[in-house]
Amino acid sequence: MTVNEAALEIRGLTKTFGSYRAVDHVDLTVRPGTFHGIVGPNGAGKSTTIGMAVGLITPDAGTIRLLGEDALADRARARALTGVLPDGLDFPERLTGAELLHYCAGLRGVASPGRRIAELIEVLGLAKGAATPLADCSTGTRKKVGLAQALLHAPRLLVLDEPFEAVDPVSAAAIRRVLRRFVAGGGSTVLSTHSMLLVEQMCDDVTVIHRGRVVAAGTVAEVAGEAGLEERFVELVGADAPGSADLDWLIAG
Ligand SMILES: Nc1ncnc2c1ncn2[C@@H]1O[C@H](COP(=O)(O)OP(=O)(O)OP(=O)(O)O)[C@@H](O)[C@H]1O
Repeated sequence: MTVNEAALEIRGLTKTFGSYRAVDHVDLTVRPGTFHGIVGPNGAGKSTTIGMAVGLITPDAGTIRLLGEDALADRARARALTGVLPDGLDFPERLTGAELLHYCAGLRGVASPGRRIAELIEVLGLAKGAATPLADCSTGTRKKVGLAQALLHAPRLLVLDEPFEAVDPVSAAAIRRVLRRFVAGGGSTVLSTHSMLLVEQMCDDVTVIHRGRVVAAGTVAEVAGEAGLEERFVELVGADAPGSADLDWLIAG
């Protein structure tokens, strides 16, 4: 990898489910050492794009380069370079958070993971969650355990699907601190979110996806323009805004 090699470079990525093209020739470049937000309305194709980028979904067409290496050609290497918080966390539910982390460390070949796991549990405020079977953990706690497992093997690229969904503000601040530490150390982070505020606060760059296509991309300042990101987003994707039925049957009396 050269110094300015993109952390993630996606070109022409395409996926069709049946006759529905969920992702349509998406290009996306994540600069090294940056936060990159992916935003778009429900069903836009964000999770499918992320799923392909990390090897969970096989693309129909397109290329994916991770730190300069062909991720589709060498899946094992791509997995080693990447930490993933997927959409929907399918855990072995009877394990505690700590047991899961030890199990993942084994799968990832992390030797003597005790200190890493203890530190992740501490910084993410997971002391109670780590001792509780995952089936009994709250959604936010599960999200934090998912983030801890994504970080455990010290990846170079983190790919996070809705990392702050269902997370309380104190935990969100802890997650932000951990992510900033990761990026300050040279890592790169891609996150999909519905929060324009979060993108404005955290991200360097943003890609807006609508109906499977990139409709805007650049630095957050470039894409947001004078109007601000929320307003710009509505301009870009607003044609799909819900209707305005009267709902008069909801009014009492
Ligand atoms: N396995 C699948 N089979 C069929 N259709 C799928 C499959 N996965 C996703 N889709 C469809 O592809 C489209 C894009 O879905 P995707 O989950 O990528 O959207 P998203 O932008 O992540 O949405 P959200 O913000 O609601 O999570 C949707 O219309 C979805 O129904």
